[in-house]
Amino acid sequence: MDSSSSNNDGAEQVMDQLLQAQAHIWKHCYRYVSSRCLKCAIELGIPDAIHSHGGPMTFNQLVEAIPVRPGKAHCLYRVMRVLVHSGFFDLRIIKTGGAHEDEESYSLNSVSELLLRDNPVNIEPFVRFMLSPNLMKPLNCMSAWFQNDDLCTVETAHGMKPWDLMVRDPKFGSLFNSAMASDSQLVARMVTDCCKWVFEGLKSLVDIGGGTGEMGKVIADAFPQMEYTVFDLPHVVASLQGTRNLKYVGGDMFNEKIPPADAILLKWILHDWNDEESVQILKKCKEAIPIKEEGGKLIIIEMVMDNPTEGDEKIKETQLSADIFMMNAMGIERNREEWAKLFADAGFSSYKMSPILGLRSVIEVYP
Ligand SMILES: C[S@@+](CC[C@H](N)C(=O)[O-])C[C@H]1O[C@@H](n2cnc3c(N)ncnc32)[C@H](O)[C@@H]1O
Repeated sequence: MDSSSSNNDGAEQVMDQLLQAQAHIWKHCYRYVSSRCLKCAIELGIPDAIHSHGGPMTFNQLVEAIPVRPGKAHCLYRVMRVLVHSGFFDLRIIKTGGAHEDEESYSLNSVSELLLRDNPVNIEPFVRFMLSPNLMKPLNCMSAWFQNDDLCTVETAHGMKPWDLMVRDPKFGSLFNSAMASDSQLVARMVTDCCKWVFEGLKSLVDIGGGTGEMGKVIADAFPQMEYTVFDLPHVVASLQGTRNLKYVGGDMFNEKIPPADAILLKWILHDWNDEESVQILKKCKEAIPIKEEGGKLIIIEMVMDNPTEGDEKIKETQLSADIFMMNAMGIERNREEWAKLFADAGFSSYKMSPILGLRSVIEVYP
């Protein structure tokens, strides 16, 4: 090999590295685009339009079915291209028979089916909440927050803490409650279908921070012998009507006695609070349940962050992002060791983690 060809190889390698580095940075700069396209699709009602059509829908049929100005239709095609690439819709070729008449058409897949308004486990409200401007603004304040005395970026962006924002902006509060309710419907279906054993034998259960009771309604129906209590802040449960075996109790879990029960459910509660506050909540829960031998337990539904060397790459990335999202609202996603420490600090004797809910786990904790 002469020296000029080895110089060229070296220069090509440097160039290749530079281009890869640039592509990596560009990828992350553009990363928010697919979630914005998703938001646009939901706001335009695209999943429902394809569903109502009753089968694969051509681009022209889609444009006719949704509120898009004719002069902008070609831009919608570009948005759909991103959404197909990101796995939200399937693209099919319809054979029309003519020489060059084959047409592209869009159909729903298991992802877009979760965004249909008449799907009982529709998580569209969760997407609307997660991508709402009120939550995007704090993410843009991270570096400012690292340099000021605010408790979280929500405070830097909005001048108040997350729970106060819900109360001060009732529209946002109701968007939050719908988002939680939609997630709960899906999780309730999963737990009653796949892990009934967690609830079997319980005569009473208190769902702390149970929101508007969507989880409760499904579990109380699946276990008619169980007395189910949804305990949440007074303004959340004020106007809600109970059922035969489900009732709502308004209160503050930090300041009021938690109603006694065989078990306490904490779904997506502890990730909102720091360790000290979480131990406080856990201790109050422990006072409300019987000893382990009499069946007392906590049922926690939360993320257990993977050990960085293990696990599915997509799950890991989502969990890491979820943790930063929670950091912006004064919360945290915890790993195994962090959970174990909380339980021990609150005086619990043992726990069992079952990673059966995808990104989240069911954790049973015993006094
Ligand atoms: C992240 S949401 C989870 C709601 C529900 N468990 C779910 O997973 O859909 C947290 C819930 O805790 C409630 N909450 C916040 N502070 C509370 C307090 N001090 N006492 C009782 N509930 C509280 C909120 O109103 C909200 O419904």
